[in-house]
Amino acid sequence: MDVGPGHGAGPAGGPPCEAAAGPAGGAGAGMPVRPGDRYAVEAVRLNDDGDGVASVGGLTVFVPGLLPGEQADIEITAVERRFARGRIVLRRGDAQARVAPPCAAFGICGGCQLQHLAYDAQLAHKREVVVQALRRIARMEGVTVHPTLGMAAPWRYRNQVQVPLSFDPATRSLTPAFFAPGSHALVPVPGCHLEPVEMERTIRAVADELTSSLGARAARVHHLIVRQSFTTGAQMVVFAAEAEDVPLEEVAQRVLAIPPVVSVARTVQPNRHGLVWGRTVDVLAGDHHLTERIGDLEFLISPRSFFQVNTLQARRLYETALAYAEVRPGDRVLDGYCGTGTLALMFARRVRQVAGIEAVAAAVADARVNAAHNGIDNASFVTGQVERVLPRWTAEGRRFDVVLLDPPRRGCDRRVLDAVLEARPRRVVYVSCNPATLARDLRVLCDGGYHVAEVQPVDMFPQTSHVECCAQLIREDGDKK
Ligand SMILES: C[S@@+](CC[C@H](N)C(=O)[O-])C[C@H]1O[C@@H](n2cnc3c(N)ncnc32)[C@H](O)[C@@H]1O
Repeated sequence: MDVGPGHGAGPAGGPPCEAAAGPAGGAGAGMPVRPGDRYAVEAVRLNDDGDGVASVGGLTVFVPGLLPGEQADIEITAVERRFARGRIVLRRGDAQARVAPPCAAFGICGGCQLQHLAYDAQLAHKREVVVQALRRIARMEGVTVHPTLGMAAPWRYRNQVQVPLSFDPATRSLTPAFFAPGSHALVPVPGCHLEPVEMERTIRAVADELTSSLGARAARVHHLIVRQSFTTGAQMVVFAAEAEDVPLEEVAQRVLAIPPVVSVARTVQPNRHGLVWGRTVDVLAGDHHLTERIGDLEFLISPRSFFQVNTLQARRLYETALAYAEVRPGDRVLDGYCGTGTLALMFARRVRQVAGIEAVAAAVADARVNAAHNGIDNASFVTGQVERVLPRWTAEGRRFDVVLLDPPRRGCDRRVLDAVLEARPRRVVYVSCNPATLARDLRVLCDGGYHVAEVQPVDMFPQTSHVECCAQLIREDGDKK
């Protein structure tokens, strides 16, 4: 049932819009909020996921698509213990920061959360997420959090995409698609505004090539992974097939003829609704890697190598880390969670020694290849968990002047932070993709003798709610050992 005009958009926590929603006095009078109830609300801010935050009788309600200052009639879709979720039934007016999302799939595909928000407002929101996490979780007031470093052109920045393929048995054709939220249903999509146009073109051309070469057997290729070098423009295409017997060798040769593809590979993953990558990857045609430049370094990227998805902003993030580390030529630097060694190698030419620790053996192999490729011989990499390796090293008396931490979303294990405090580096530079775990870990380091000098958010993922930032920590007792 639609909430028609005449119901009036009340202030935050206004009365239910429907008579059926309960007695006068609304949810605030002790009435439980139930799925299906309708209320008039106003969003007061955005939460970390980019949803509007409203209130119904004191209960927080998250409403995707509603911007601060906007009023709407909403329907409750789920009720949790301490909050509820709602969907907009009728929005009344636009916030000044509202813009028209260019993508027809926005709000359905789930990949982007902020396309409806002007880019400068996205940047301000991301900075605020960091400030609030420091305040609420780290109990830190007044830390210098700089304005978020944004992109001049915040679209088509991804250097890698994974696209599910939908097979239409009627036309026997493959189409690029996305998964409808919370289901395995595939929704065909003409393209994605976060991928370069050349990538969009290649994805369509490869889907057509699979269709014409394989007929009904094309249905057994469930994903395409496409990577593009922002330095050379060259592309790599990886087919994710259900089984090894899908005959992809000849198709690979034809895909290699589609410019700017220079490499075609295959991975076999029988579970088409779960994972994309299988255990192995075979290069079927062309080169075994792409090359990408960041600063004065060249990186070889093989099909499975980890590489930050936004090449232009990765450079700015790494340059911030370099500036915050304030390294000296004689320094020994630790790169915890080093991935394929990008940060470690950026540091290597400026210091005496860099040691990287990374859990994934293939990433460590890439890091070593890239060190050799760039003629760097003072960087070493070990496979292992930072929480196991670093405490052992510090117990053995190994010390670092600068420690870089760039953990996954869950942040650092407590053993890592304790070992860092034991190693007493002059500077700690913490790169984080999750302000909440960053704040938690900064509190531990500050209780152990450091202070947060400044934090720089860098927008690695425009149009999405993801927040990346880099924090500089300085040891309180300066350079004294
Ligand atoms: C956010 S990425 C950072 C990669 C790298 N700094 C870069 O910018 O390319 C985090 C990395 O930590 C690794 N990792 C996750 N848990 C780990 C652990 N407990 N010990 C060591 N490495 C871990 C992941 O495999 C991943 O490569």
